[in-house]
Amino acid sequence: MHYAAFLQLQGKLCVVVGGGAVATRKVRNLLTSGASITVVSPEIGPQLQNWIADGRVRHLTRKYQTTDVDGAALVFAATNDRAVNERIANDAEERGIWCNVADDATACDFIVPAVYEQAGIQLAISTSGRSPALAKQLRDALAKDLEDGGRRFYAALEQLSARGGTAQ
Ligand SMILES: C[C@@]1(CC(=O)O)c2cc3[nH]c(cc4nc(cc5[nH]c(cc(n2)[C@H]1CCC(=O)O)[C@@](C)(CC(=O)O)[C@@H]5CCC(=O)O)C(CC(=O)O)=C4CCC(=O)O)c(CCC(=O)O)c3CC(=O)O
Ligand SMILES: NC(=O)C1=CN([C@@H]2O[C@H](COP(=O)(O)OP(=O)(O)OC[C@H]3O[C@@H](n4cnc5c(N)ncnc54)[C@H](O)[C@@H]3O)[C@@H](O)[C@H]2O)C=CC1
Repeated sequence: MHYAAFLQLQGKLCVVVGGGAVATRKVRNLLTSGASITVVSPEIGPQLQNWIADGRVRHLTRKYQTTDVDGAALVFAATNDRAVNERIANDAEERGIWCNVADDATACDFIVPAVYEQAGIQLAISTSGRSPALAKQLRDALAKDLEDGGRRFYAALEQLSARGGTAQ
């Protein structure tokens, strides 16, 4: 099993290589962490373009170069080119930097779980890379349970106060 932890990334450099759907999802998860985010990709999707225009993400409009990982706390290899992703992972390893490799679970130093956040509480689900789609389904099911449970909790509170009781 992987070791579960939550990372403090405030002000730390996170380099995401690639500009497609997967890179966009990794950047979305990073935005609320306060990390300093750099995307390296010749082409990027519309959502990434918005974040770059808003100054929330820095963009290097070109193919990956080895020096792009210098100084990074975390690296995400999320291109659609297997050889490039492998090279990024090797470059990161040589520098002692943790790398997430989108197309090779076994090459990841860390993996991204399926996350649900509500009111500053985070729920993170991982299958240790065995089935990301299952992690996503389980997160969605638990999120619904939590929301239903929350509604049940508030309904019970309302009933109690209507009866003049005290909620514990
Ligand atoms: C190891 C890991 C590394 C990492 O990316 O961190 C990884 C690896 C791979 N994913 C692949 C495929 C898909 N991944 C998703 C979705 C998500 N993948 C995520 C995490 C992880 N994916 C890490 C393990 C997490 C764990 O412990 O379970 C989630 C949870 C978090 C996130 O990415 O934010 C996010 C859902 C969250 C959300 O939606 O919020 C979907 C479904 C979809 O896109 O709707 C598909 C297509 C369906 C399928 O094939 O299952 C492939 C094959 C690629 C290929 O075919 O080439 C690999 C490579 C391999 O398995 O080797
Ligand atoms: N880990 C995960 O959650 C998932 C991983 N995948 C894998 O992730 C990879 C990426 O998927 P998508 O984002 O859907 O692909 P995509 O085809 O939408 O985007 C690929 C991006 O990589 C960029 N790119 C290509 N070569 C590059 C280089 N040398 N330097 C910098 N950028 C480069 C392209 O400009 C493009 O923006 C695929 O290989 C797929 O196998 C797919 C689904 C989920």
